[in-house]
Amino acid sequence: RLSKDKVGVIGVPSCKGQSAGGVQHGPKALRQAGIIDKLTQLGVEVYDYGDLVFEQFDDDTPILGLKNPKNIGLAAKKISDQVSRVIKDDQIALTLGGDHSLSIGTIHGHAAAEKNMCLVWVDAHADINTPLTSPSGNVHGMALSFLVKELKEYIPQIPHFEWIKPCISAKDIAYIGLRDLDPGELWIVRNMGISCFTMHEVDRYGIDMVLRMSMQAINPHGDRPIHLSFDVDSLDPRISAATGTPVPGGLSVREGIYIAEELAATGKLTAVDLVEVNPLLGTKEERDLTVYAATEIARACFGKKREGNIPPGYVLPRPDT
Ligand SMILES: N[C@@H](CSCCS(N)(=O)=O)C(=O)O
Ligand SMILES: [Mn+2]
Ligand SMILES: [Mn+2]
Ligand SMILES: [Mn+2]
Repeated sequence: RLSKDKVGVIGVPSCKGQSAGGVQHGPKALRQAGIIDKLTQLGVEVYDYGDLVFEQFDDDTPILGLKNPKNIGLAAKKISDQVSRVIKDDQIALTLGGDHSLSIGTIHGHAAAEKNMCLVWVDAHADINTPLTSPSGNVHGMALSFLVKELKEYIPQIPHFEWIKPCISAKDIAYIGLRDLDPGELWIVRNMGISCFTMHEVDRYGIDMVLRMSMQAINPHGDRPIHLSFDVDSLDPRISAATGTPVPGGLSVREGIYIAEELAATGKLTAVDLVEVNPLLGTKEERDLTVYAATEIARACFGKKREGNIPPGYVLPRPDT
């Protein structure tokens, strides 16, 4: 069956959560690859909200090493409000990034609209450094630390971040595809009880079992709205090289699509982030392949199946008698 979903597409040209120029052009690259039409062709009712516009603040000195606190803190608030509005309008929120710091806003906004939501974070990285454990000060590697309730006592006061209310518990998160964690992140994952399926587990159990264990852990009764935060650097750099922090040994495009197909099949997918596409990195071929993989993941999230799709009302034609 084709999708009857309503999807609200939000472009978030964010880049200040990391240092490689170009990731702010991710939304444009995905649009130019026809992501909107590809969803419409699936029977999805697409509402395109365009790209959010962020006021640029140059007076933005690092706090405790955390870079661009004002720009990111204010942007995240706009993102949170927009995602909340889209979900309250009964649309699935598809956010096109932009760097992964945008997920501070998307998850905060999702939780404001659906307090019982759970999170599948597909990434080479855990993105859960606190400002005190981050080796880089890049907020795209800290996004989750501001949102996880159990981390509240480990997070220092950051100007422009005061509005962020921790809104998800460690037990409501499942990681898939991790293969590059910092010590502080591993300590948090291990000691706070976050379900974590690294590439080691993907190799050991296979992607289907990893998904089943993830759902068993965070959505055992299949009744919780699901947030999928998909960082394209979760995929192997051979198919997703146009991204800021590539790490060898990643998910195949088949495994990425399988995750999306299975989450789509739950009927509970309520928010999707598609982040870290940087069209200025890599060769033209690498960029085109990265964008293609990202759009295929998006199509699978909204009903595209590898077995094919039958349009509503389809009747097998008979010869004229
Ligand atoms: N763990 C490192 C790299 S984080 C990579 C962030 S992302 N969003 O996965 O590209 C750090 O904190 O700087
Ligand atoms: Mn990553
Ligand atoms: Mn990430
Ligand atoms: Mn990255």
